[in-house]
Amino acid sequence: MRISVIGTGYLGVTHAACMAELGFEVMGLDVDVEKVAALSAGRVPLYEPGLEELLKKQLAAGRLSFTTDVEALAAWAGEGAVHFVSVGTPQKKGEYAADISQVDDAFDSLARAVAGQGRSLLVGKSTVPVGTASRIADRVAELAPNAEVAWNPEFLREGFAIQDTLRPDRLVIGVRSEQAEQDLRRVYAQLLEADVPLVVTDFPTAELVKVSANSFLAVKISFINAMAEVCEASGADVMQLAQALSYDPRIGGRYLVPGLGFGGGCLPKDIRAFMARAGELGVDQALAFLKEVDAINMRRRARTVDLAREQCDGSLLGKRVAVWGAAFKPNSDDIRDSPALNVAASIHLQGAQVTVYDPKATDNARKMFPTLTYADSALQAAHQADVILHLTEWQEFQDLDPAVVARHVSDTRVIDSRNALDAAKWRAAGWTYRALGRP
Ligand SMILES: NC(=O)C1=CN([C@@H]2O[C@H](COP(=O)(O)OP(=O)(O)OC[C@H]3O[C@@H](n4cnc5c(N)ncnc54)[C@H](O)[C@@H]3O)[C@@H](O)[C@H]2O)C=CC1
Ligand SMILES: O=C(O)[C@H]1O[C@H](OP(=O)(O)OP(=O)(O)OC[C@H]2O[C@@H](n3ccc(=O)[nH]c3=O)[C@H](O)[C@@H]2O)[C@H](O)[C@@H](O)[C@@H]1O
Repeated sequence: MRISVIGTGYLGVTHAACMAELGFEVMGLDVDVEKVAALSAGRVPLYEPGLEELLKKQLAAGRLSFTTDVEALAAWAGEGAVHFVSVGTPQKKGEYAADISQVDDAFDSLARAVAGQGRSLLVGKSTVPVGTASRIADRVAELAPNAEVAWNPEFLREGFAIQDTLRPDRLVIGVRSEQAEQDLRRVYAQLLEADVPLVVTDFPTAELVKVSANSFLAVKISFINAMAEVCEASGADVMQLAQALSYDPRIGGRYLVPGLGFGGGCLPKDIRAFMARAGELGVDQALAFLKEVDAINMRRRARTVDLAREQCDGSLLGKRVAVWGAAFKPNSDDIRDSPALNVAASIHLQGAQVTVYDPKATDNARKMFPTLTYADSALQAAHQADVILHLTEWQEFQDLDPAVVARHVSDTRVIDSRNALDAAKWRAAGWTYRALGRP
Protein backbone atom coordinates (compact mmCIF):
# COMPACT_ATOMS: atom_id res chain seq x y z
CA MET A 1 0.00 0.00 0.00
CA ARG A 2 1.45 3.34 -1.10
CA ILE A 3 0.33 6.62 0.42
CA SER A 4 0.04 10.09 -1.08
CA VAL A 5 -0.62 13.42 0.59
CA ILE A 6 -2.18 16.22 -1.47
CA GLY A 7 -1.35 19.67 -0.08
CA THR A 8 1.93 19.90 1.80
CA GLY A 9 1.33 22.85 4.11
CA TYR A 10 1.55 22.74 7.93
CA LEU A 11 -0.64 19.66 8.12
CA GLY A 12 0.27 17.86 4.90
CA VAL A 13 4.03 17.90 5.16
CA THR A 14 3.84 16.62 8.73
CA HIS A 15 1.43 13.87 7.75
CA ALA A 16 3.59 12.83 4.77
CA ALA A 17 6.79 12.67 6.83
CA CYS A 18 5.05 10.80 9.67
CA MET A 19 3.48 8.25 7.32
CA ALA A 20 6.99 7.61 5.95
CA GLU A 21 8.23 7.28 9.53
CA LEU A 22 5.61 4.56 10.00
CA GLY A 23 7.35 2.71 7.15
CA PHE A 24 5.14 3.53 4.15
CA GLU A 25 6.35 4.78 0.78
CA VAL A 26 4.85 8.25 0.55
CA MET A 27 4.55 10.91 -2.14
CA GLY A 28 3.49 14.47 -1.34
CA LEU A 29 1.95 16.79 -3.91
CA ASP A 30 1.45 20.54 -3.89
CA VAL A 31 0.47 23.11 -6.51
CA ASP A 32 3.18 25.41 -5.10
CA VAL A 33 6.24 24.68 -7.24
CA GLU A 34 8.67 26.40 -4.85
CA LYS A 35 7.34 24.43 -1.88
CA VAL A 36 7.79 21.15 -3.73
CA ALA A 37 11.34 22.13 -4.77
CA ALA A 38 12.23 23.04 -1.18
CA LEU A 39 10.76 19.85 0.27
CA SER A 40 12.48 17.72 -2.38
CA ALA A 41 15.76 19.35 -1.37
CA GLY A 42 15.17 18.50 2.30
CA ARG A 43 14.10 21.96 3.40
CA VAL A 44 10.80 22.54 5.22
CA PRO A 45 9.55 26.00 4.24
CA LEU A 46 7.90 26.52 7.64
CA TYR A 47 9.01 26.09 11.25
CA GLU A 48 7.86 23.01 13.12
CA PRO A 49 10.16 21.46 15.73
CA GLY A 50 11.84 18.26 14.50
CA LEU A 51 10.15 18.29 11.10
CA GLU A 52 13.12 19.14 8.92
CA GLU A 53 15.18 16.38 10.56
CA LEU A 54 12.37 13.90 9.96
CA LEU A 55 11.98 15.04 6.34
CA LYS A 56 15.70 14.63 5.66
CA LYS A 57 15.72 11.20 7.29
CA GLN A 58 12.80 9.96 5.20
CA LEU A 59 14.15 11.44 1.95
CA ALA A 60 17.46 9.72 2.59
CA ALA A 61 15.68 6.44 3.32
CA GLY A 62 13.96 6.74 -0.08
CA ARG A 63 10.51 6.50 1.48
CA LEU A 64 9.43 10.07 0.73
CA SER A 65 9.25 12.18 -2.43
CA PHE A 66 7.35 15.21 -3.70
CA THR A 67 5.79 16.23 -6.99
CA THR A 68 3.50 18.78 -8.61
CA ASP A 69 2.24 16.25 -11.16
CA VAL A 70 -0.96 14.51 -10.11
CA GLU A 71 -0.91 12.06 -13.05
CA ALA A 72 2.59 10.95 -12.13
CA LEU A 73 1.53 10.64 -8.49
CA ALA A 74 -1.47 8.47 -9.37
CA ALA A 75 0.63 6.23 -11.62
CA TRP A 76 3.26 5.85 -8.88
CA ALA A 77 0.68 5.10 -6.17
CA GLY A 78 -1.20 2.50 -8.20
CA GLU A 79 -3.94 0.14 -7.10
CA GLY A 80 -4.79 -0.07 -3.42
CA ALA A 81 -3.24 3.31 -2.61
CA VAL A 82 -4.52 5.62 0.11
CA HIS A 83 -4.49 9.30 -0.89
CA PHE A 84 -4.86 11.91 1.86
CA VAL A 85 -6.12 15.40 0.99
CA SER A 86 -4.88 18.11 3.36
CA VAL A 87 -5.27 21.34 1.39
CA GLY A 88 -6.30 24.61 3.01
CA THR A 89 -9.83 25.69 4.01
CA PRO A 90 -9.37 29.38 4.88
CA GLN A 91 -12.12 31.78 5.88
CA LYS A 92 -13.76 33.45 2.88
CA LYS A 93 -12.94 37.15 2.56
CA GLY A 94 -15.59 39.22 4.32
CA GLU A 95 -17.61 36.17 5.35
CA TYR A 96 -17.67 33.66 8.19
CA ALA A 97 -17.92 30.66 5.85
CA ALA A 98 -14.97 28.50 4.84
CA ASP A 99 -13.60 28.62 1.31
CA ILE A 100 -13.45 24.97 0.31
CA SER A 101 -12.40 25.51 -3.30
CA GLN A 102 -8.95 24.00 -2.63
CA VAL A 103 -10.65 20.82 -1.39
CA ASP A 104 -12.94 20.64 -4.42
CA ASP A 105 -10.03 21.22 -6.82
CA ALA A 106 -7.79 18.69 -5.11
CA PHE A 107 -10.42 15.92 -5.09
CA ASP A 108 -11.39 16.67 -8.69
CA SER A 109 -7.87 16.42 -10.04
CA LEU A 110 -7.07 13.40 -7.90
CA ALA A 111 -10.25 11.56 -8.93
CA ARG A 112 -9.53 12.23 -12.61
CA ALA A 113 -5.97 10.99 -12.17
CA VAL A 114 -6.91 7.72 -10.44
CA ALA A 115 -9.93 7.02 -12.69
CA GLY A 116 -9.48 3.79 -14.64
CA GLN A 117 -6.97 2.41 -12.15
CA GLY A 118 -7.79 -0.34 -9.67
CA ARG A 119 -9.41 0.52 -6.33
CA SER A 120 -8.07 3.43 -4.27
CA LEU A 121 -9.18 5.36 -1.21
CA LEU A 122 -9.31 9.17 -1.20
CA VAL A 123 -9.27 10.43 2.39
CA GLY A 124 -10.10 14.00 3.37
CA LYS A 125 -8.10 15.39 6.28
CA SER A 126 -8.89 19.08 5.78
CA THR A 127 -11.35 20.67 8.20
CA VAL A 128 -14.59 21.15 6.28
CA PRO A 129 -18.21 22.20 6.87
CA VAL A 130 -20.43 19.25 7.71
CA GLY A 131 -21.91 17.83 4.51
CA THR A 132 -18.78 18.34 2.42
CA ALA A 133 -17.57 14.73 2.55
CA SER A 134 -20.87 13.40 1.27
CA ARG A 135 -20.96 15.95 -1.57
CA ILE A 136 -17.38 15.11 -2.52
CA ALA A 137 -18.09 11.38 -2.41
CA ASP A 138 -20.89 11.89 -4.97
CA ARG A 139 -18.57 13.89 -7.20
CA VAL A 140 -15.77 11.30 -6.96
CA ALA A 141 -18.26 8.53 -7.76
CA GLU A 142 -19.00 10.33 -11.04
CA LEU A 143 -15.37 10.95 -11.96
CA ALA A 144 -13.78 7.73 -10.67
CA PRO A 145 -16.19 4.90 -9.79
CA ASN A 146 -13.17 2.79 -8.77
CA ALA A 147 -12.29 5.22 -5.98
CA GLU A 148 -13.92 5.59 -2.58
CA VAL A 149 -13.96 8.57 -0.21
CA ALA A 150 -13.38 8.59 3.57
CA TRP A 151 -12.91 11.43 6.05
CA ASN A 152 -10.22 11.40 8.72
CA PRO A 153 -10.07 14.79 10.49
CA GLU A 154 -6.80 15.85 12.04
CA PHE A 155 -6.28 17.11 15.59
CA LEU A 156 -2.56 17.96 15.67
CA ARG A 157 -1.31 21.17 17.24
CA GLU A 158 1.40 23.21 15.58
CA GLY A 159 4.56 23.07 17.65
CA PHE A 160 3.72 19.45 18.61
CA ALA A 161 2.78 18.27 15.12
CA ILE A 162 4.99 15.17 14.96
CA GLN A 163 4.15 13.77 18.37
CA ASP A 164 0.45 14.54 17.84
CA THR A 165 0.53 12.60 14.54
CA LEU A 166 2.49 9.61 15.78
CA ARG A 167 0.83 9.51 19.24
CA PRO A 168 -2.59 11.15 18.79
CA ASP A 169 -5.19 11.26 21.57
CA ARG A 170 -7.61 9.57 19.18
CA LEU A 171 -8.26 8.71 15.56
CA VAL A 172 -11.61 9.48 13.96
CA ILE A 173 -12.59 8.00 10.62
CA GLY A 174 -15.77 8.61 8.71
CA VAL A 175 -16.36 5.73 6.31
CA ARG A 176 -19.08 4.25 4.12
CA SER A 177 -17.72 0.72 3.74
CA GLU A 178 -15.96 -2.03 5.61
CA GLN A 179 -13.19 -1.91 3.01
CA ALA A 180 -12.49 1.80 3.67
CA GLU A 181 -12.32 1.09 7.39
CA GLN A 182 -9.91 -1.79 6.83
CA ASP A 183 -7.68 0.36 4.59
CA LEU A 184 -7.42 3.03 7.29
CA ARG A 185 -6.87 0.43 10.00
CA ARG A 186 -3.88 -0.76 7.94
CA VAL A 187 -2.52 2.79 7.63
CA TYR A 188 -2.78 3.36 11.37
CA ALA A 189 -1.99 -0.21 12.47
CA GLN A 190 1.01 0.79 14.61
CA LEU A 191 -0.98 3.49 16.38
CA LEU A 192 -3.87 1.13 17.02
CA GLU A 193 -1.47 -1.48 18.42
CA ALA A 194 -0.29 1.25 20.81
CA ASP A 195 -3.92 1.58 22.00
CA VAL A 196 -4.77 4.92 20.38
CA PRO A 197 -8.58 5.07 20.60
CA LEU A 198 -10.34 4.79 17.25
CA VAL A 199 -13.82 6.11 16.52
CA VAL A 200 -15.31 4.66 13.33
CA THR A 201 -18.30 6.67 12.26
CA ASP A 202 -20.24 8.23 9.39
CA PHE A 203 -19.20 11.29 7.38
CA PRO A 204 -21.18 14.01 9.17
CA THR A 205 -20.15 12.82 12.63
CA ALA A 206 -16.48 12.72 11.62
CA GLU A 207 -16.71 16.25 10.20
CA LEU A 208 -18.51 17.52 13.28
CA VAL A 209 -16.08 15.96 15.78
CA LYS A 210 -13.37 18.16 14.32
CA VAL A 211 -15.15 21.51 14.46
CA SER A 212 -16.77 20.79 17.80
CA ALA A 213 -13.36 19.91 19.31
CA ASN A 214 -11.92 23.23 18.15
CA SER A 215 -15.04 25.03 19.33
CA PHE A 216 -14.74 23.48 22.78
CA LEU A 217 -11.11 24.58 23.06
CA ALA A 218 -12.10 28.10 21.97
CA VAL A 219 -14.87 28.12 24.58
CA LYS A 220 -12.44 27.17 27.34
CA ILE A 221 -9.98 29.89 26.35
CA SER A 222 -12.67 32.54 26.06
CA PHE A 223 -14.25 31.43 29.33
CA ILE A 224 -11.06 32.13 31.25
CA ASN A 225 -10.54 35.36 29.32
CA ALA A 226 -14.07 36.46 30.27
CA MET A 227 -13.09 35.74 33.88
CA ALA A 228 -10.01 37.91 33.29
CA GLU A 229 -12.29 40.81 32.36
CA VAL A 230 -14.26 40.36 35.57
CA CYS A 231 -11.05 39.96 37.60
CA GLU A 232 -9.71 43.18 36.19
CA ALA A 233 -12.90 45.04 37.10
CA SER A 234 -12.96 43.63 40.63
CA GLY A 235 -9.30 43.55 41.57
CA ALA A 236 -9.03 39.76 41.50
CA ASP A 237 -6.16 37.74 39.99
CA VAL A 238 -7.17 35.55 37.05
CA MET A 239 -4.01 33.45 37.24
CA GLN A 240 -4.81 32.36 40.78
CA LEU A 241 -8.44 31.86 39.80
CA ALA A 242 -7.40 29.63 36.86
CA GLN A 243 -5.05 27.68 39.12
CA ALA A 244 -7.80 27.06 41.65
CA LEU A 245 -10.22 25.97 38.91
CA SER A 246 -7.65 23.62 37.41
CA TYR A 247 -7.49 21.43 40.53
CA ASP A 248 -11.06 20.36 39.82
CA PRO A 249 -10.58 17.37 37.52
CA ARG A 250 -13.96 18.08 35.95
CA ILE A 251 -12.55 21.39 34.70
CA GLY A 252 -8.81 20.73 34.28
CA GLY A 253 -6.08 23.27 33.61
CA ARG A 254 -5.44 22.81 29.91
CA TYR A 255 -6.66 25.55 27.56
CA LEU A 256 -7.37 27.60 30.63
CA VAL A 257 -4.42 29.97 30.33
CA PRO A 258 -5.76 33.52 30.24
CA GLY A 259 -4.14 36.14 28.07
CA LEU A 260 -4.25 37.48 24.56
CA GLY A 261 -6.51 34.69 23.37
CA PHE A 262 -6.54 32.36 20.44
CA GLY A 263 -5.35 33.00 16.90
CA GLY A 264 -3.85 30.90 14.14
CA GLY A 265 -5.08 29.28 10.96
CA CYS A 266 -7.68 27.13 12.71
CA LEU A 267 -9.55 28.04 15.90
CA PRO A 268 -10.80 31.48 14.75
CA LYS A 269 -11.79 30.44 11.23
CA ASP A 270 -13.19 27.10 12.35
CA ILE A 271 -15.64 28.55 14.88
CA ARG A 272 -16.76 31.12 12.30
CA ALA A 273 -17.21 28.50 9.56
CA PHE A 274 -19.10 26.32 12.04
CA MET A 275 -21.50 29.20 12.80
CA ALA A 276 -21.99 29.83 9.08
CA ARG A 277 -22.76 26.18 8.43
CA ALA A 278 -25.16 26.01 11.38
CA GLY A 279 -26.99 28.96 9.82
CA GLU A 280 -27.31 27.09 6.52
CA LEU A 281 -28.67 24.10 8.41
CA GLY A 282 -31.24 26.28 10.19
CA VAL A 283 -29.73 25.75 13.65
CA ASP A 284 -27.86 29.02 14.06
CA GLN A 285 -29.32 29.44 17.58
CA ALA A 286 -27.47 26.31 18.68
CA LEU A 287 -24.13 28.00 18.05
CA ALA A 288 -25.05 31.59 18.91
CA PHE A 289 -22.73 31.35 21.95
CA LEU A 290 -19.73 31.00 19.61
CA LYS A 291 -20.27 34.58 18.48
CA GLU A 292 -19.67 35.66 22.08
CA VAL A 293 -16.64 33.35 22.32
CA ASP A 294 -15.22 35.11 19.25
CA ALA A 295 -16.06 38.57 20.65
CA ILE A 296 -14.44 37.85 24.04
CA ASN A 297 -11.37 36.66 22.19
CA MET A 298 -11.11 39.78 20.03
CA ARG A 299 -11.60 42.03 23.08
CA ARG A 300 -8.32 40.72 24.55
CA ARG A 301 -6.48 42.25 21.61
CA ALA A 302 -8.26 45.58 22.03
CA ARG A 303 -7.61 45.52 25.79
CA THR A 304 -3.89 45.01 25.19
CA VAL A 305 -3.81 48.05 22.92
CA ASP A 306 -5.68 50.09 25.54
CA LEU A 307 -3.30 48.95 28.26
CA ALA A 308 -0.32 49.97 26.13
CA ARG A 309 -1.87 53.40 25.60
CA GLU A 310 -2.56 53.74 29.34
CA GLN A 311 1.05 52.82 30.09
CA CYS A 312 2.20 55.48 27.61
CA ASP A 313 0.37 58.24 29.51
CA GLY A 314 -2.74 58.21 27.34
CA SER A 315 -1.23 58.43 23.86
CA LEU A 316 0.81 56.13 21.68
CA LEU A 317 1.72 58.89 19.25
CA GLY A 318 5.49 58.96 18.78
CA LYS A 319 6.07 56.31 21.48
CA ARG A 320 8.55 53.49 20.95
CA VAL A 321 6.91 50.13 21.54
CA ALA A 322 8.80 46.83 21.60
CA VAL A 323 6.70 43.82 20.61
CA TRP A 324 8.03 40.43 21.67
CA GLY A 325 6.42 37.75 19.53
CA ALA A 326 4.77 37.67 16.11
CA ALA A 327 3.69 34.03 15.72
CA PHE A 328 0.19 33.11 16.92
CA LYS A 329 1.80 30.79 19.47
CA PRO A 330 5.34 29.77 20.46
CA ASN A 331 7.29 27.07 18.60
CA SER A 332 5.67 28.02 15.31
CA ASP A 333 6.36 30.54 12.55
CA ASP A 334 2.65 30.67 11.69
CA ILE A 335 1.29 34.23 11.68
CA ARG A 336 -2.21 33.48 10.38
CA ASP A 337 -4.62 35.61 12.45
CA SER A 338 -1.83 36.23 14.93
CA PRO A 339 -3.05 38.18 17.98
CA ALA A 340 0.49 39.55 18.43
CA LEU A 341 0.67 41.07 14.96
CA ASN A 342 -2.89 42.30 15.19
CA VAL A 343 -1.96 44.24 18.34
CA ALA A 344 1.33 45.44 16.82
CA ALA A 345 -0.47 46.77 13.72
CA SER A 346 -3.14 48.56 15.81
CA ILE A 347 -0.51 50.24 17.94
CA HIS A 348 1.40 51.26 14.84
CA LEU A 349 -1.81 52.78 13.42
CA GLN A 350 -2.09 54.89 16.59
CA GLY A 351 1.21 56.53 15.76
CA ALA A 352 3.69 54.46 17.76
CA GLN A 353 7.00 53.29 16.37
CA VAL A 354 6.68 49.53 16.75
CA THR A 355 9.66 47.17 16.67
CA VAL A 356 8.83 43.47 16.51
CA TYR A 357 11.03 40.52 17.36
CA ASP A 358 10.10 36.85 17.03
CA PRO A 359 12.55 33.92 17.14
CA LYS A 360 11.05 32.24 14.05
CA ALA A 361 8.21 34.26 12.54
CA THR A 362 9.96 37.51 11.59
CA ASP A 363 10.28 36.70 7.88
CA ASN A 364 6.59 35.82 7.59
CA ALA A 365 5.61 38.90 9.60
CA ARG A 366 7.73 41.20 7.47
CA LYS A 367 5.97 40.00 4.31
CA MET A 368 2.51 40.63 5.73
CA PHE A 369 3.25 43.80 7.74
CA PRO A 370 6.10 45.52 5.88
CA THR A 371 5.52 48.87 7.57
CA LEU A 372 6.46 47.58 11.03
CA THR A 373 10.13 47.61 12.09
CA TYR A 374 11.80 44.28 12.83
CA ALA A 375 14.69 43.47 15.15
CA ASP A 376 17.11 40.55 15.29
CA SER A 377 16.82 40.01 19.03
CA ALA A 378 14.54 40.74 21.97
CA LEU A 379 17.06 43.23 23.36
CA GLN A 380 17.42 45.01 20.03
CA ALA A 381 13.64 45.38 19.85
CA ALA A 382 13.65 46.78 23.38
CA HIS A 383 16.20 49.47 22.52
CA GLN A 384 14.93 52.80 23.95
CA ALA A 385 11.39 51.42 24.21
CA ASP A 386 8.78 53.26 26.24
CA VAL A 387 6.96 49.99 26.84
CA ILE A 388 7.54 46.30 26.07
CA LEU A 389 4.61 44.12 25.00
CA HIS A 390 5.06 40.40 25.57
CA LEU A 391 2.60 38.88 23.08
CA THR A 392 3.85 35.36 22.22
CA GLU A 393 5.23 33.31 25.07
CA TRP A 394 8.47 31.94 23.60
CA GLN A 395 10.70 30.41 26.28
CA GLU A 396 13.46 32.79 25.15
CA PHE A 397 11.51 35.76 26.58
CA GLN A 398 10.91 34.03 29.88
CA ASP A 399 14.64 33.33 30.17
CA LEU A 400 15.62 37.02 29.85
CA ASP A 401 17.02 38.79 32.90
CA PRO A 402 14.78 41.84 33.53
CA ALA A 403 17.74 43.73 35.00
CA VAL A 404 19.62 43.33 31.71
CA VAL A 405 16.58 44.33 29.66
CA ALA A 406 16.20 47.44 31.85
CA ARG A 407 19.56 48.74 30.62
CA HIS A 408 18.22 48.91 27.03
CA VAL A 409 14.87 50.62 27.44
CA SER A 410 13.79 54.21 27.85
CA ASP A 411 11.17 53.31 30.46
CA THR A 412 10.83 50.11 32.50
CA ARG A 413 7.22 49.21 31.63
CA VAL A 414 6.19 45.76 30.48
CA ILE A 415 2.78 44.38 29.53
CA ASP A 416 2.66 40.60 29.76
CA SER A 417 -0.36 39.76 27.64
CA ARG A 418 0.41 36.02 27.84
CA ASN A 419 0.73 35.89 31.64
CA ALA A 420 3.98 33.99 31.14
CA LEU A 421 6.71 36.22 32.56
CA ASP A 422 7.63 35.94 36.24
CA ALA A 423 5.81 39.01 37.60
CA ALA A 424 7.67 39.00 40.91
CA LYS A 425 11.06 38.87 39.17
CA TRP A 426 10.24 41.76 36.86
CA ARG A 427 8.80 43.88 39.65
CA ALA A 428 11.84 43.16 41.84
CA ALA A 429 14.02 44.48 39.01
CA GLY A 430 12.13 47.76 39.12
CA TRP A 431 9.67 47.22 36.29
CA THR A 432 6.07 48.36 36.15
CA TYR A 433 4.56 44.96 35.29
CA ARG A 434 1.00 44.81 33.93
CA ALA A 435 -0.91 41.76 32.73
CA LEU A 436 -4.44 41.07 31.55
CA GLY A 437 -6.79 40.21 34.41
CA ARG A 438 -4.31 40.69 37.24
CA PRO A 439 -3.80 43.47 39.75
N1 LIG B 1 -2.25 23.63 10.56
C1 LIG B 1 -2.70 22.76 11.44
O1 LIG B 1 -2.13 22.60 12.51
C2 LIG B 1 -3.93 21.94 11.17
C3 LIG B 1 -4.71 22.16 10.05
N2 LIG B 1 -5.87 21.47 9.88
C4 LIG B 1 -6.66 21.67 8.67
O2 LIG B 1 -5.89 21.14 7.58
C5 LIG B 1 -6.09 21.90 6.40
C6 LIG B 1 -4.76 22.41 5.89
O3 LIG B 1 -4.24 23.32 6.83
P1 LIG B 1 -2.74 23.87 6.73
O4 LIG B 1 -1.81 22.75 6.41
O5 LIG B 1 -2.52 24.66 7.95
O6 LIG B 1 -2.87 24.83 5.45
P2 LIG B 1 -1.72 25.40 4.51
O7 LIG B 1 -2.29 26.60 3.84
O8 LIG B 1 -0.44 25.50 5.29
O9 LIG B 1 -1.49 24.24 3.43
C7 LIG B 1 -2.34 24.00 2.36
C8 LIG B 1 -1.47 23.54 1.18
O10 LIG B 1 -2.31 23.06 0.13
C9 LIG B 1 -1.76 23.48 -1.11
N3 LIG B 1 -2.82 23.42 -2.13
C10 LIG B 1 -3.82 24.29 -2.37
N4 LIG B 1 -4.61 23.85 -3.36
C11 LIG B 1 -4.09 22.66 -3.76
C12 LIG B 1 -4.47 21.70 -4.73
N5 LIG B 1 -5.55 21.86 -5.48
N6 LIG B 1 -3.70 20.60 -4.89
C13 LIG B 1 -2.60 20.42 -4.12
N7 LIG B 1 -2.20 21.29 -3.17
C14 LIG B 1 -2.94 22.39 -2.99
C15 LIG B 1 -1.24 24.87 -0.81
O11 LIG B 1 -0.28 25.28 -1.77
C16 LIG B 1 -0.64 24.66 0.57
O12 LIG B 1 0.72 24.25 0.52
C17 LIG B 1 -7.10 22.99 6.80
O13 LIG B 1 -8.39 22.52 6.52
C18 LIG B 1 -6.91 23.12 8.29
O14 LIG B 1 -8.05 23.63 8.94
C19 LIG B 1 -6.29 20.52 10.76
C20 LIG B 1 -5.55 20.24 11.88
C21 LIG B 1 -4.30 20.91 12.16
O1 LIG C 1 -7.52 22.51 13.80
C1 LIG C 1 -6.37 22.83 13.99
O2 LIG C 1 -5.63 23.29 13.13
C2 LIG C 1 -5.76 22.69 15.34
O3 LIG C 1 -6.11 23.87 16.13
C3 LIG C 1 -5.55 23.89 17.43
O4 LIG C 1 -4.13 23.82 17.36
P1 LIG C 1 -3.21 25.11 17.08
O5 LIG C 1 -3.99 26.12 16.32
O6 LIG C 1 -1.95 24.57 16.50
O7 LIG C 1 -2.82 25.75 18.45
P2 LIG C 1 -3.25 25.64 19.98
O8 LIG C 1 -2.09 25.18 20.76
O9 LIG C 1 -4.53 24.93 20.18
O10 LIG C 1 -3.47 27.19 20.32
C4 LIG C 1 -4.43 27.96 19.64
C5 LIG C 1 -4.43 29.37 20.16
O11 LIG C 1 -4.99 29.43 21.47
C6 LIG C 1 -4.14 30.14 22.34
N1 LIG C 1 -4.30 29.55 23.69
C7 LIG C 1 -4.18 28.22 23.89
C8 LIG C 1 -4.36 27.67 25.14
C9 LIG C 1 -4.69 28.50 26.23
O12 LIG C 1 -4.87 28.06 27.38
N2 LIG C 1 -4.82 29.82 26.00
C10 LIG C 1 -4.64 30.38 24.76
O13 LIG C 1 -4.78 31.61 24.60
C11 LIG C 1 -2.75 29.98 21.76
O14 LIG C 1 -1.91 31.04 22.16
C12 LIG C 1 -3.04 30.02 20.28
O15 LIG C 1 -3.12 31.35 19.81
C13 LIG C 1 -6.02 22.64 18.19
O16 LIG C 1 -5.40 22.62 19.47
C14 LIG C 1 -5.67 21.36 17.43
O17 LIG C 1 -6.18 20.24 18.12
C15 LIG C 1 -6.27 21.44 16.03
O18 LIG C 1 -5.90 20.30 15.27
